[in-house]
Amino acid sequence: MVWRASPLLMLASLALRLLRAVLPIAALWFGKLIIDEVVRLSGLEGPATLAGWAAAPESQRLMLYLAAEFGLAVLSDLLTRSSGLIDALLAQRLTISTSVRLMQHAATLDLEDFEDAEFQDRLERARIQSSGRMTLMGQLFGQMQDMVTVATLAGGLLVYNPWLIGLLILALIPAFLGEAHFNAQSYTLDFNRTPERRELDYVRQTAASADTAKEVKIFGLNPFLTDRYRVLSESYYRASRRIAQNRALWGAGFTGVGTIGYYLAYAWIIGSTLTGRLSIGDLTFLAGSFLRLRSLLEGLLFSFSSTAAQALYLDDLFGFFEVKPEILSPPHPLPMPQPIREGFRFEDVGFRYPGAERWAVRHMSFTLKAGETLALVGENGAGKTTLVKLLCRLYDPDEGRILLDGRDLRDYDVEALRSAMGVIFQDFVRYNLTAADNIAVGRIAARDDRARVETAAKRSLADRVIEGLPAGYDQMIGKRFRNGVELSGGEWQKIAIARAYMRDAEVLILDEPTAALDARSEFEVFQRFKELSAGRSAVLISHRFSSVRMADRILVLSGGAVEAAGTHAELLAQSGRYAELFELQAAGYR
Ligand SMILES: Nc1ncnc2c1ncn2[C@@H]1O[C@H](COP(=O)(O)OP(=O)(O)OP(=O)(O)O)[C@@H](O)[C@H]1O
Repeated sequence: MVWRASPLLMLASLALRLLRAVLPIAALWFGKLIIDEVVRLSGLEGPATLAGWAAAPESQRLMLYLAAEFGLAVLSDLLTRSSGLIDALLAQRLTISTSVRLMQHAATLDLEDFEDAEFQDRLERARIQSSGRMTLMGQLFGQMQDMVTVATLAGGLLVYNPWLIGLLILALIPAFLGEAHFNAQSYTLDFNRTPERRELDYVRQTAASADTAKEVKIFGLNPFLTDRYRVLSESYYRASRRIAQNRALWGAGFTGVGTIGYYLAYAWIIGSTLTGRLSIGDLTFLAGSFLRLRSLLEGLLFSFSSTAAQALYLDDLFGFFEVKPEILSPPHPLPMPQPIREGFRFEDVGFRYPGAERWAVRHMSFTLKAGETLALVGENGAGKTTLVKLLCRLYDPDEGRILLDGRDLRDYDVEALRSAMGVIFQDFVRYNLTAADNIAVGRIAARDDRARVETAAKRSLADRVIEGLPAGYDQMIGKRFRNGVELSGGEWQKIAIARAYMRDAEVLILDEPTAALDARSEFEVFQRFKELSAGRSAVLISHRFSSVRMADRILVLSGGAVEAAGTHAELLAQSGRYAELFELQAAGYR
């Protein structure tokens, strides 16, 4: 992943770290040489002044050592800064490339996936992973650098006494195992608590966001939400506190063992210097490299276990990338018929939402003929929206089949099928974009075609809304960004309906995006819809019979099946549910 993000930066980072890795031993070695040289020189009968010493030929070697150590110090500073800079850039590139990959992968997945709570948990963990855990890369590279330093320092120690290293490692193993154990515990806690964490985020957002502020204020919901947040977060806090306390307690014990090992070795070094086996320079070199080794190894062992913990989290990211969509195009898809000749046919179609016991649609059979305008009516939950989703292959039926011009919908290319549909759902998205872009999303490739956007706006009556905006088509709408202007519910709907006209759709579908339109607007919108869909298939869903009656044919849905079908007049004559619902509504106006 790092390589894919930026090969050049990655190589630069590794090269710099390799250089940094060998600097400590070089600095220590020159330190030792300087001290031994000073000890040697101070035993000589030399000049009495500093200037004399500086000019004396005996001290030339010392000068050289000093210059080398100074050079090393400057180099080390430069390397640290440039490698910090490169790592920061690389981490940013990695965050960008992972986030892009995450977005691209999410786009391939099924709607069904997004509605699944477990999937949302995983998505949440993957999302955190893509932005918050990029330290992992720095850690891994740091570990490589430290390992090289350890190898060089250990090489130095080995020359003096191999036992010293064994002592050091033995002292650190318990600490390492302890860390690994507590990291695994933290991960398990985080993993198991993902649903709660999502709920926490949800509650916090509901209590403090522009979308909910109105209702939260009116209903006085803040104390309820705050309490809920407190209760949920309290139990998470208690669980993570227990782990943190245990970690601190055991960690202190293990560090004590490490310190004992260190001082045993230190005592040996001092003893050997006193008995003359080691020089004073050796003493500083060994004590320095020992101290350094100890902190390096300690750091390394801890970072190994925390890398392992991070890798556990990374698993979620890769797990997310492994989720595969089920609604796919066949290997050799049929070309989309242009124009559609016969139309769509539902044959005994049954569909159950994932995890649901009840069938949302069952034994549904009907035809949507080419060029026909079909209205769907039925009470709430009758299955109207589900039918539309099945038509666009947002879901595949569990039973029966849907045919387009006599061939199963699954034989066509999904993308081609969807791009032939102009659907506006009742819960269409209110994009915080300009008015023009809010319409252009219907066919984003034609975003720069202002004439097309304006024509679409005229057709849906959105042009009148846009005329009233301070910056017209370039007006930012929605309240999220500066200079944004909020629209009324009906005004938003007119803008959304224009999206359907942006497409060269074979099938136009309005799934009740007109509920907030005033009576005159809805009438006009539907009348235009009918005119503009002439020669194309169209489906409209509305609870207003004044609009529904404009359709060529009406399907009455009930309990996920087609109960009756016919023209407005035919259905009234049957005196069934349609006539009953129509009468109910008509009575309200009398
Ligand atoms: N995403 C979903 N997951 C699970 N069940 C769902 C989902 N969407 C709808 N349902 C269920 O499927 C049934 C049919 O819903 P559908 O949205 O098709 O009804 P509708 O006729 O469009 O209703 P309305 O007039 O209220 O828009 C309902 O009982 C509903 O509870």
